Parts: sequence; structure tokens; C-alpha cells
Amino acid sequence: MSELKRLAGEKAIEFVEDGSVVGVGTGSTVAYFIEALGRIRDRIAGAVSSSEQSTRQLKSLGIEVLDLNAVGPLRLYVDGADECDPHRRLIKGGGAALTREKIIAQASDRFICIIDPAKQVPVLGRFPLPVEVIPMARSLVAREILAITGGQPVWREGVVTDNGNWVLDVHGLQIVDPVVMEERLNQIPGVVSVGLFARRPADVVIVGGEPPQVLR
Ligand SMILES: O=C[C@H](O)[C@H](O)[C@H](O)COP(=O)(O)O
Repeated sequence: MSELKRLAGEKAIEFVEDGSVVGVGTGSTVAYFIEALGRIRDRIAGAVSSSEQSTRQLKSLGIEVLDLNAVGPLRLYVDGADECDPHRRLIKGGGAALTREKIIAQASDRFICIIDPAKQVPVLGRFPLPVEVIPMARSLVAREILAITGGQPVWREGVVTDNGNWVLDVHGLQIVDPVVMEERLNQIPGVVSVGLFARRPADVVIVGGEPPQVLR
């Protein structure tokens, strides 16, 4: 599996433009992308990072980590996913980095998602949907999610996001219309962000393999 993730991560390097600031996601697949980015660090102007974890790896390879507010819109964002449907809509947040990931994806012209083939599904929802919540709203949000979706929210106890919030994982969903689901869950007071990337899906998906598959 990690070999397939590596193949996807290394293929994404072909999309990096010389002199650009690269948006960087989080997770085990992205770790291979960052490793490869380290090998071409003299060709890029730096990176915007979606997590403390990725920031540490970027810095350890000598890549400058920049503030999104200072660099403005990005040309490219590269990130992994927990699930990907045939329309390049995603579930993300298995590593609890969904909010910053969503911000950078939205701020980027092009979002390239790197996955291994096991992440491809016909319909999103087999992977429990992560929702980042303000801690005081945890029970309220859980009750609302149950009422709206029928899914079972489970508190990821002990996990605190980089933003100081908590995560609920919603089990048992069949997400027939991901855009509608994303919009409805976003409206619950106390929800910071929903791990559905449907309103802003990936532009390109790279599936690890020999050779990697590039889906547009
Ligand atoms: O919060 C974490 C992210 O959304 C990751 O991109 C996602 O969980 C996929 O991670 P991995 O590449 O480790 O499977």
C-alpha cells in the first residue's frame, strides 16, 4: 500500500511549477509528496502547510513554510484523501487536518488529490465522515447530525485539532448528494468544517500504480 502511495506522491511533482509556492496537505500519502518536493526545493519559492505535522516535515527538508495570508491565491494544492468518488469528490479528515486543508484547497487554482486505489469508491460514506466542532458544541452537533442524516456521530476522544477543536466521525452514511450534505452539515452552529470536499472537489486525482493513473 505504501508503495502505491509513494507512486502517487511522486507523480504529483510533475505538476509543480518552477518558482511557485505549493499548497501542501497532510497524511501518509502527502508525506511521499513532501519527500519528493524536498529533492526539488531549489526550484520552488516555498510551501503553505495544512498541519503542524506537514510543517515539521517541510522544514526538516529545508523548505520554507509561508503564511497563506502573505502569499495570496496559490497555483497548486496537493493532498491525499480517505475516499474519492468518480466525480473527484472526497472525504477527508482522517488525520484531523480537514479545516486547514479545506482553506488551502479553496485558495488554490488547482487541487491535485493523491490516493492509492483502495480509496476509490462508487458512493462516499463507507469511511466515517469527520466533522470538526467547537468543543462546547459537541453534543449539540452530534444530536443535530443524527437528526439530519441518521448517521451515528462518534467523538474521536483525545484528539485535539491544530485549531484547538474536537472531531466527530459520522458512521453509517450513504452520501447520495455530497454537495447537499456538505451544505446542510456546515449550517449547524458549532461546526467548524465538514470533511466532505464536494463543493470544491479535486481537479485532478492521481491513483498510485505502475504507472500512476491521472484522472481529470
Ligand atoms: O486529515 C487528514 C487528511 O485529510 C488526509 O489527507 C487523509 O486522511 C488521507 O491520509 P492518508 O494519505 O494517510 O491516507
